[in-house]
Amino acid sequence: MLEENKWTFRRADKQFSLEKWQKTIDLMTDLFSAPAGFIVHKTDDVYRIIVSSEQQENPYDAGAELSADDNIFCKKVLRDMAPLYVDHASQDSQWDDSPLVKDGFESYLGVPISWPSGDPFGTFCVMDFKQTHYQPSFLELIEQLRDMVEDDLALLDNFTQMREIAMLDSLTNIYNRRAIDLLCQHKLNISKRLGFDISCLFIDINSFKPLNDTYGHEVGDLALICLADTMKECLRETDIIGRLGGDEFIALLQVQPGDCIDSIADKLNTTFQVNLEKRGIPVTSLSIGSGVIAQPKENFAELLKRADEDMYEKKQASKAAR
Ligand SMILES: Nc1nc2c(ncn2[C@@H]2O[C@H](COP(=O)(O)OP(=O)(O)OP(=O)(O)O)[C@@H](O)[C@H]2O)c(=O)[nH]1
Repeated sequence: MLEENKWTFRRADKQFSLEKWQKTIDLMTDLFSAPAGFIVHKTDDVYRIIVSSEQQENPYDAGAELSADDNIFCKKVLRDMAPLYVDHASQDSQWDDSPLVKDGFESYLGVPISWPSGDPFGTFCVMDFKQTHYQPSFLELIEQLRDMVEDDLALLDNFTQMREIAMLDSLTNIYNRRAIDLLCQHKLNISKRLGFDISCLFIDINSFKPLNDTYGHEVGDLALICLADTMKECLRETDIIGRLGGDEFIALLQVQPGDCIDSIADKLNTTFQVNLEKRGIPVTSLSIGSGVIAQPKENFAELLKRADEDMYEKKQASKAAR
């Protein structure tokens, strides 16, 4: 049985299929004539079964969790990062308080699964309600199957890294234009469904060209990085922040009751100037335009255009005032 809901690996990634892992576990339990086999993922405080073999006698479904405080076989495998074979657990006093032994399991053969970095991912294991007498070749077999799972993890790791690289602006490490278009439209769709308000801030650095021309491109780059960091500092994790290109940035805010967009914009502007000064970069200000999603049918491109126009008006007004 697969754990479809909570598991962080989404089959939408297409590169990776939990069904393949399910087939591997089912095949392994068949070959071992065992009633239960698992792929277990270790998180901070629990051991979570992410794939569980499909025999009726198997008491644990995918999604079941065992506490990291419990005396369980997988914990020892990951502590030693070595295979473990327990052929007759009730004859070995170290497992007396194990909840698995209390559930009737007598035999365990498991191997550690690692991420490509070498960090522990979890375990690949087969369990039986009776004493077993596995040949050494059984361990070899389970290690071979584990290697297939590790190959998938390496693929997934590469894919995740590549996707992140493709979505991030290489200078500021916030979302790039392509990611912004995708993520913001998605957020608008969700906001319509869940009924929360969205506001878009269009942010442009004032007098950026003179800053570049006077102090050099590297100083300009530092100012861009400083703005990205300021946005991360001032906005919420649920907000989407990105760089559209040049000195133009955007934030898509999930508006909460009591939020005042003008105060958020003022805070961004003030904090940016303070941060520039702290970093020894010549101080300049921001022009920030905004748009609040008005009609349910409006799409992200239209919202962005309104925020851009508002920013342009504010910039012209501030230039006229100087
Ligand atoms: N340092 C640096 N400069 C960049 C980058 N991308 C674009 N620019 C420069 O950013 C400047 C943006 O020009 P403008 O928007 O006209 O600059 P501005 O002086 O802020 O004009 P106003 O918005 O009217 O205040 C141009 O000089 C670009 O060459 C970058 O990645 N790094």
